[in-house]
This record gives sequence, structure tokens and C-alpha cells, in this order.
Amino acid sequence: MNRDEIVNVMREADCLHSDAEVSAALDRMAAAITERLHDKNPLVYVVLNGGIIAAGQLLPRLKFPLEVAYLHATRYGDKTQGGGLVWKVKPTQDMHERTVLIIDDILDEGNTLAAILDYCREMGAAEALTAVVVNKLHDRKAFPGLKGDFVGLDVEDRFLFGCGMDYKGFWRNTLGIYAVKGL
Ligand SMILES: O=P(O)(O)OC[C@H]1O[C@H](OP(=O)(O)OP(=O)(O)O)[C@H](O)[C@@H]1O
Ligand SMILES: Nc1nc2[nH]cnc2c(=O)[nH]1
Repeated sequence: MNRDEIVNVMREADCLHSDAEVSAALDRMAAAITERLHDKNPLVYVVLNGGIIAAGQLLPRLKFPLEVAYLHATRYGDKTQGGGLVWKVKPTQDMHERTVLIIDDILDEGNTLAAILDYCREMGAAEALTAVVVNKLHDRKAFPGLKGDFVGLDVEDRFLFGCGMDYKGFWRNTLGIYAVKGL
């Protein structure tokens, strides 16, 4: 790890959405999730690592009974382009006949969430929905029309970090959303 590089990336980054804007988006998401799921006793899966901030911010805004669990699936590593999805931890709870909500930081190409949704449906979930803070705007989605069910903000097609998204493993720990200079 080159600490100067990590510090400079933040210093030079463009802030695309401030803490306050992300917080307002999370409020809107929580209201929409509550309206849809308040009486469903959902099983909520956090997608590690990126979903950690989204979940930490969103879950306390949901004032109804739910269960929380985690899974770990990754396809970017330290790179700015995704590869094949690697399951590090598969879901362990029985999701048969359950309403499942998947929380992640970003729907970019959507391969990650599409694979997780397929898995939940194979495991017998009654319905599987997704909540993402960010949807990246471009025409490279895994399939046409792929969308999150609950989306905070649409963001331009740049390499992002913050709010759970990392730059070489760092800077997940902000609420605001940043784009790397030149990417
Ligand atoms: O829509 P996609 O193009 O599939 O990309 C979205 C995924 O990429 C990031 O995870 P990453 O693979 O970087 O793993 P991490 O969360 O552990 O950093 C992010 O947290 C999403 O899970
Ligand atoms: N850090 C980060 N991870 C991602 N995973 C998919 N898209 C992105 C992105 O723009 N930034």
C-alpha cells in the first residue's frame, strides 16, 4: 500500500454526492422499503464488503421486524474492471418461502446482484429484492432493463469510491460518494 497515493486520491477526487445528499437518499430508500416490506418479516442480506456502510446506515432507518445476515461475493478485487464472481461466503440461512432483501453499495454492470438474486431464487426465496445506494448510468448492464428495486442515487459512469466502495481497499469509510480523478 502506498499511503501517499491513497491520500492523494481523496485529495484530488471529485465529490459527486455529499454526506447530506447520501443521507437524504437513504431516507428516501428507507421510506420505500418500509412501505413495501414492513409486514413481510424479511431476511436482509448485506453483501460484503461493499454493502457494509449502506447496511449500517439503512438498517436503523427500518423500524419493523427483520433478520440480518451477510454474504460475501466479489468480482473486482483491487481492480477497476470486474471479472468472474467469486463467492467467499454463501448465504447460510434457510430462505425458503422468505422475502429476501439484498443490500449493496452499487449496481454497476449488475453481474454481482444478478448472480445473488439467481442464488436466492434457487434456494426457494418467495421473492428477492435489491437495495443499492448507487446505480451507475451506462449501457453495459448484465442484461437490458436490469435495475435495483430500491435505488438511492443514479451516478455517472466513472470509477467511484466512498460509501462502501473502495479505492485499492481504502476509503470505504465515507458517507459521501467520490470519483477518482481521470477515471
Ligand atoms: O454491478 P457489478 O458490476 O457486478 O459491481 C458491483 C459490485 O462490485 C463491488 O464489489 P467488489 O467486487 O468490488 O467486492 P467488494 O465489495 O468486496 O469490494 C460492489 O460492492 C458490488 O458488490
Ligand atoms: N470501488 C468501486 N467498486 C465498484 N464495483 C463496481 N463498480 C465500482 C466502482 O465504481 N467503484
